[in-house]
Amino acid sequence: MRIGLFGGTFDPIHQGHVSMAKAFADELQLQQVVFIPTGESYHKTSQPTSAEHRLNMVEIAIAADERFAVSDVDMVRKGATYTVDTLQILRQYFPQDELWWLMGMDSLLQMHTWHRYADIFKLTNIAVAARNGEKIQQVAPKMHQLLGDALSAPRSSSAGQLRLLQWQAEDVSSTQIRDAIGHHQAIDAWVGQPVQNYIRTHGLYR
Ligand SMILES: Nc1ncnc2c1ncn2[C@@H]1O[C@H](COP(=O)(O)OP(=O)(O)OP(=O)(O)O)[C@@H](O)[C@H]1O
Ligand SMILES: O=C(O)c1ccc[n+]([C@@H]2O[C@H](COP(=O)([O-])O)[C@@H](O)[C@H]2O)c1
Repeated sequence: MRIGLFGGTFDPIHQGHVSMAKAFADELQLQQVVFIPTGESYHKTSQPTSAEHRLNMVEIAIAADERFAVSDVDMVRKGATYTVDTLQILRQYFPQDELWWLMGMDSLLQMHTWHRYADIFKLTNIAVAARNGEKIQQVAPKMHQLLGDALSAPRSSSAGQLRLLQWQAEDVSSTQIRDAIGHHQAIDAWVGQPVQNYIRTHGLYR
């Protein structure tokens, strides 16, 4: 199987996440995309909304696409949830499968700060979507060799490849949405009605 793994804070999930996942699923012909809301975001300065609310919003937002699913693998672990550990756990369930960790270009440009980042390439392929005009050339020098090797890795291997998604970046972020809600502004352009209803019912981001 070809499986996409999409880790994120999703605070809240927005149109940029969903359309990016669809574009990855189409281009890479993924049979499934598993959204993985973060547990303890050790790298964030402020802690996000409870993982339970974030997972519920993901579930609501992805309901229409039968390729999409959500996992609590990063929510049920205690302490900092490093992606390398997440992948090691998931590999036990998908030992031979072609795994694709999905991310925006802003994440790739920060990846040199991730725990055991080089080992991540041994566990999964990585697919990157454009965001905010950031370019792969801006990646940290210590990543150059690793990314060069991954870009030229043989297609169709279960791990070790890097692909850049051809798509029109969507200019939206969760920060923008939280700010808009805080200022009583409309978020219709970025968040569907069912997730908006959830946010309203639970009084989030006020
Ligand atoms: N509009 C977008 N275009 C491309 N990638 C995106 C977009 N929004 C989020 N991503 C990617 O999705 C993943 C999860 O993002 P995250 O849940 O942190 O959303 P965010 O909008 O960046 O949130 P925040 O504004 O709170 O930082 C990251 O890899 C990020 O790069
Ligand atoms: O493993 C790490 O050190 C690491 C550092 C920063 C981010 N990540 C992962 O990257 C994904 C996107 O994170 P974020 O903060 O952009 O929503 C999410 O799955 C995080 O767990 C992972």
